[in-house]
Amino acid sequence: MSLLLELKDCRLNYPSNVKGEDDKLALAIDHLSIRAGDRIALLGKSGAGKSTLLRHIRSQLSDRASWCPQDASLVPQLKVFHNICSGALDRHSGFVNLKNLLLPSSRFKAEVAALAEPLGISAWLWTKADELSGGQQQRVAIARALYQQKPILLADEPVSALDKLQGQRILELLASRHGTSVIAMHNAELVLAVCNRVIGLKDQRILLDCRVDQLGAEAIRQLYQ
Ligand SMILES: Nc1ncnc2c1ncn2[C@@H]1O[C@H](COP(=O)(O)OP(=O)(O)OP(=O)(O)O)[C@@H](O)[C@H]1O
Repeated sequence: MSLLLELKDCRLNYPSNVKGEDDKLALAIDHLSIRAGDRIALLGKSGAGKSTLLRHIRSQLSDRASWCPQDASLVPQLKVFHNICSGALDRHSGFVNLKNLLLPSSRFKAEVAALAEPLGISAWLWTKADELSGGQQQRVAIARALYQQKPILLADEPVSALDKLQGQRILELLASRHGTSVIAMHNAELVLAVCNRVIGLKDQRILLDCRVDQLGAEAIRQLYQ
């Protein structure tokens, strides 16, 4: 399978907020490669570096990757429909985007309606985003990611506000629409069910990188110890 990204001796830092102090290491990667067809579950305790790694991968693959951030990051004053459409801004001219904001065409309405239906958000398309619950906002963010129509999905806790069954269904939907994905989640059981590879982060390093069918319970336990 073709190589999409290779990271070697990569250190991801944040500037220290203490004046004169060195940058703070968030994640050190000796070697990491991502190939087309990888469905990667990114695991690790809170603060292990999952979001940092996802953001870095995104910076390297931005034009080929759909992005679903940890907070839904919707525009609160805009209707759900327009928040979903914002996923496709780069596919259209400024004129088409402006027209779509003021007078959406039936084509855009049909495309967004088709995305909204399996996510259970059809009833809120013309509601302002800040009038939705957290779980509804999360599903809008997922629709926006799907509307980006990129071959790779990068998602940070995409179903954390949903119940188990709904989360499972939506993860399956996301996986079915992207050939390659990297999904960071705290719920290992849920994400492993749709992935073929697992990367585990601990103490600012990659502790684990293997196929899901080779993953043992002990390896998972060590990750969260
Ligand atoms: N903007 C920032 N400035 C400074 N340090 C940061 C910043 N963002 C993250 N960090 C630090 O980098 C490390 C990794 O953070 P990151 O958000 O990547 O972890 P995570 O595994 O995604 O955590 P969570 O599961 O809680 O979302 C943490 O120690 C965190 O404090």
